[in-house]
Amino acid sequence: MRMVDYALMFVTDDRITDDATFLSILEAALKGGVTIVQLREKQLDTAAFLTRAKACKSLCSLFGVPLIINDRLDIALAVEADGVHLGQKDMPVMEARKLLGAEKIIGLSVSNVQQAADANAMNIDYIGLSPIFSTNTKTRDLEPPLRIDGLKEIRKVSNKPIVCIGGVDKTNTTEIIRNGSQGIAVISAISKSRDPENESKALKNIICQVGTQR
Ligand SMILES: Cc1ncc(COP(=O)(O)OP(=O)(O)O)c(N)n1
Ligand SMILES: Cc1ncsc1CCOP(=O)(O)O
Ligand SMILES: [Mg+2]
Repeated sequence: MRMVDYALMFVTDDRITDDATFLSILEAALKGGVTIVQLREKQLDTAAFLTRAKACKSLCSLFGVPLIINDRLDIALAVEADGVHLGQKDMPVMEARKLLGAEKIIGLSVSNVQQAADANAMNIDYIGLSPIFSTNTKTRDLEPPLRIDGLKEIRKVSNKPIVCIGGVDKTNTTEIIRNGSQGIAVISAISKSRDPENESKALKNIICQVGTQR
């Protein structure tokens, strides 16, 4: 298993259809210090998804930042991405691990304590705690927010790094990291910001500050 810095995951915004805008936001996030990128496309056909994935892979490689692909193991394999993020109803972890090999990153969404406990025995690299707070970005297949109390419960049972997603921004990052999450995953906080580079820097600073206090 490889060492990965999960502190600040930028999850790309599939609402941004213009490629130039999409890539300029990704570049700004990388300049701002995001530590891992997840390409998440829920609307694109396979050919367009692959084209975006190739562009993301080139840009992330320039910055030495790992790229993982949401849902689509075939796209991850095709572009030699660093791994995948899987939901509870996506390809089972065992099959994904067989296809990806031991060195690739596999993240799994968990939305309750039982799923987090079940994930302990799985060959995964991190769990995505989903959602931590309410969000307008994902509207389908979303469980009620776990909030900080849910994070505390899951931290107690889980032996995996935790990455919290859903409504995460500068106002709630400190309490998430203080309560045992290794990192945060954000869409809107960066992609909707007027200045995605500075927003990424600001989020990273908050995470690093809490880290030094722990
Ligand atoms: C880090 C992280 N955690 C959770 C999710 C949600 O994944 P999933 O439940 O499969 O939902 P979709 O993102 O596929 O709509 C995530 N993407 N990233
Ligand atoms: C993909 C995903 N999975 C759980 S919440 C969410 C959306 C996160 O978006 P935002 O950071 O804008 O709340
Ligand atoms: Mg999914």
